[in-house]
Amino acid sequence: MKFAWSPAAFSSRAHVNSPLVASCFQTRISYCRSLHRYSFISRPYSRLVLPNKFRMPHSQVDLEGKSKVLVFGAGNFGSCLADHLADSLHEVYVWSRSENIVKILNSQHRNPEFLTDHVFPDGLKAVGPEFPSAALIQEMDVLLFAIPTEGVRSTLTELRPKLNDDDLPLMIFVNKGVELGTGALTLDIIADTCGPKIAKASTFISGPSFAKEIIRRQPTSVSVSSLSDDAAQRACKLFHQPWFRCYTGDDPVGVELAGALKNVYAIASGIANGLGFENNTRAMLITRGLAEMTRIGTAYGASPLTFLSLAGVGDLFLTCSSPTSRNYTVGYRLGKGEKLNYILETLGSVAEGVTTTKGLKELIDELGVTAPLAIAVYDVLYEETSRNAQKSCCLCRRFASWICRYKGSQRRD
Ligand SMILES: NC(=O)c1ccc[n+]([C@@H]2O[C@H](COP(=O)([O-])OP(=O)(O)OC[C@H]3O[C@@H](n4cnc5c(N)ncnc54)[C@H](O)[C@@H]3O)[C@@H](O)[C@H]2O)c1
Ligand SMILES: O=P(O)(O)OC[C@H](O)CO
Repeated sequence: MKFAWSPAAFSSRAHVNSPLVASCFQTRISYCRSLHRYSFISRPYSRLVLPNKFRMPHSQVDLEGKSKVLVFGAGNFGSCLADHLADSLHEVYVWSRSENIVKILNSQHRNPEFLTDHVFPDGLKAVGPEFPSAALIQEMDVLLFAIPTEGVRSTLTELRPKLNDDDLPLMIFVNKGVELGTGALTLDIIADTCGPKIAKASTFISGPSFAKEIIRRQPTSVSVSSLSDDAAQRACKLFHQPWFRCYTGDDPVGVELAGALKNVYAIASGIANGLGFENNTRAMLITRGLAEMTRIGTAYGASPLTFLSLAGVGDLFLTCSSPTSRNYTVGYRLGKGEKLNYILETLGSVAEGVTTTKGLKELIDELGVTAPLAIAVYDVLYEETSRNAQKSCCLCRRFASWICRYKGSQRRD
């Protein structure tokens, strides 16, 4: 039977996620229910009927479900998601700290620094460079944070007094990192700055999703996770489009860890490729990286199944295999002998894996888990660099010899 994917068909199917009854992941029963949830993940994309020029005709948009959204961050991902939501006729504002970005986005519908070839929808409005006012914030149904993890604490601290506690917006986070210095996940940062009630209803979106491809309406799927099932469903509905599918879950810690950790293994994969290793080595790094991520995640209290989801193996595979990834690119350039500081100065965009590797090292020590790949990346980025800042190629060669001596295959998965 031929199945034409229409928005209606999607909305009746993509939201049929059965809720997990158990609150966290202690019992086998809850794992089995999760498995049931993943059973519909294999829908055939080959049958996807993409609208002309990958844009959805506005007449097909459900105007009743229209939301007011404020996106924090007009970098690659913030701009891309603002575009996606504005194109779905939500009322979208995007905050940038750059006066020039605000000016050009509003006057020419272009972002002069990120995704520069793209023309943004007329309805998208940029605000800034001052922090958005309490009046604007309190008008919003949704606040979407697309800023690097290092900026989340300061942004939320500034935001908190501007929120109306009697009418809180849905808060969605898409950053993929661990905070430097504290090793905190974003869920912890939210709890610290906004309190546990807001943290519990916060929602995390993660998965294989290059901004450059979403903006061209390439079929993309992500994990959407929250401790509040209602919040996850709302976020899912907000983002859902025929080319952008959302799979809800209730393991935000696992989703966050997966998103942050895959960046570290992407750096490893890039280093290996920059050194001249090819496909076998990359497959080894992806597979052993997945085992390592899962070990760290479960020691932290996350569900192992989350690491088999889009946010886990999906994003790991994407980021470890493509030069579009900034983290992979950092690794690749290190492997080619460039210095880390120079790479970061010239990358033009954030590679969260670099700071996450440092936070992760603290976490690994604290949890006492075996994570040789992550430690090797840490050594390349920090230990050896500080000892021998001039010769990053030496330390990469040591990484290479380490890969060759890697004892992963002698361990149990
Ligand atoms: N680019 C992607 O394809 C992609 C996909 C999925 C997730 N992400 C994640 O989204 C987050 C943002 O990534 P990006 O690609 O947009 O990065 P980017 O470097 O392109 O843009 C970052 C934006 O955040 C702003 N910013 C930086 N520090 C800030 C601070 N302290 N306070 C407020 N704003 C600050 C910058 O001005 C910029 O507008 C990262 O955590 C990244 O891992 C990115
Ligand atoms: O460019 P990267 O390495 O930050 O990866 C971007 C996204 O996380 C891919 O899903």
